[in-house]
Amino acid sequence: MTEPVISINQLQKRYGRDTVVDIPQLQVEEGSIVGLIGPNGAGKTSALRCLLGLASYQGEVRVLGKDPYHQRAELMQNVAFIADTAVLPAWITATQLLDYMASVHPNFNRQKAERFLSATNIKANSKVKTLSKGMTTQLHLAMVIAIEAKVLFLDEPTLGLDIIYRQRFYEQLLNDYFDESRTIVITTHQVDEIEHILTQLIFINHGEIALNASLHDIAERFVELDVLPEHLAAAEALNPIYSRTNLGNKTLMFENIPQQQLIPLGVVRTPSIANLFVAKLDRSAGGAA
Ligand SMILES: Nc1ncnc2c1ncn2[C@@H]1O[C@H](COP(=O)(O)OP(=O)(O)OP(=O)(O)O)[C@@H](O)[C@H]1O
Repeated sequence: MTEPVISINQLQKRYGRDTVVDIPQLQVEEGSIVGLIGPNGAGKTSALRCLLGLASYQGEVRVLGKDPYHQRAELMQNVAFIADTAVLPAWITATQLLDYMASVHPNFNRQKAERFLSATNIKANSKVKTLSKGMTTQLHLAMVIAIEAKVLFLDEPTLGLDIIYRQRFYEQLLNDYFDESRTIVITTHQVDEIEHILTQLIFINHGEIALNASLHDIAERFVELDVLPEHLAAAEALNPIYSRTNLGNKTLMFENIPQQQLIPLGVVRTPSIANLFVAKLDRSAGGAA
């Protein structure tokens, strides 16, 4: 088996007395699309900053076999990053930015960036200061996606973008960027948008991992049941991890209960990531069924 693209051993990130990231073990394999999902302040950006070598930390982190903090320059030849607070110089035009990227980044694919930009309203001579917030994000995304990086970190990449562009962004990400030799890590609050592209899901809460599973394992492990009223008592006896009521109907979520056992009790399905998130995180806050 090849070495993991990302490997974490006893990672801790502290600000003063607060430990904002505490991850004993984590591995991400090549070819994964990972969703790093958590509530506000959970530690997602802090964890990404450690992986990118932008922040100091305790413990051992390897990205593409390199120590991000001490080998950052080397690592950045194969890693690209979109920050949620991305800023570009106000005076620069799209063409100047393309020229700049082509001159400084050995793995920059200018044609790819131009193709990406041609699907937007950004003109070659548009200055950043004349672009809307969403257009500025589009410009930034075009530059980053066109870097032929092995690992791409996206921190809330579609913040401020309209619905059509958000969908197009993920489509382009899959078609123009992703292949099995690449790895993507995405943080977002818009989980429904990335659900269909993820291969691995990580929930983070208070800096700790609340769930880390492949999408395949999630489908095996978790089941949601719209329970028939006459079977409610039987279903509740199976210890659901979460329950919610919708227009008087109860939906229960189970972990490690075979679907076959639940089918006679109502309608079963694999939970959405959003519902799983609420179930797992509400549960850790004491709100379980
Ligand atoms: N530079 C800093 N100094 C002190 N505390 C910080 C610093 N950066 C982040 N924190 C704290 O670390 C915790 C995690 O913040 P982080 O930005 O990593 O969360 P997040 O999961 O990315 O949140 P969001 O979804 O709101 O962007 C928060 O409690 C935050 O206040």
